[in-house]
Amino acid sequence: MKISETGLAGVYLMEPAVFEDERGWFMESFSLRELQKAGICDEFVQDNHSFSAKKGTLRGLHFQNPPMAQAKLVRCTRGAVWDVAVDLRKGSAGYTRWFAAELSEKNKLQLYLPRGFAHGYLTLADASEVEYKTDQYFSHLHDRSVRYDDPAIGIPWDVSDPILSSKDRKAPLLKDSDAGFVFGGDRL
Ligand SMILES: Cc1cn([C@H]2C[C@H](O)[C@@H](COP(=O)(O)OP(=O)(O)O[C@H]3O[C@@H](C)C(=O)[C@@H](O)[C@H]3O)O2)c(=O)[nH]c1=O
Repeated sequence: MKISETGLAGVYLMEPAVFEDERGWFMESFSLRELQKAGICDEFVQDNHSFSAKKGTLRGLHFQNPPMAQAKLVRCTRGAVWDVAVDLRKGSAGYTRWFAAELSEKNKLQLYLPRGFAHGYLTLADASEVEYKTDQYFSHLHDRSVRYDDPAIGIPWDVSDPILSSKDRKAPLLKDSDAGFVFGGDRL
């Protein structure tokens, strides 16, 4: 597993070693030991799996507020997505900055987002599936969205009229949200 820093501190891109032979291929999709070598010590407690039927489906930007914040380790197991992490930790040098990468069935890349980041993705193909680990359980009470097209964040999504959930269509701008992350504060 090759773990690379991104332009956003704390966000990592992972490239698993893929072993191909006449039968197909093999890879370690998760190794606690490899993550720990890179200083990622979260204890993942939940695996999520979502399917989007259509290209142009946009899920995000999502996070859970403290004390139920979540780190995520995301991969695309079918099709392709443009996956985005946004730093929402007030006081962070990277506040409102984002990093994006294409994750696909083909490239097998994974994106790691620590607590304090929002997450979203746009499907680049019909029938795309995303699987991700989280280090905190789902909490409806702490679940939040902010506008995917918030100009204060300025993500250049390559879509004009995305397919959105009703929750994401009604999401507030960051300035109107109660996002509660503070950089260097108590554990999120
Ligand atoms: C996220 C989640 C949702 N649900 C339920 C709530 C709801 O009824 C249904 C669909 O939820 P959503 O519409 O929020 O699903 P979705 O829009 O796919 O939400 C996800 O988006 C990506 C970008 C993330 O980063 C995730 O953390 C999560 O927020 O599933 C759970 O039971 N457990 C969970 O962990």
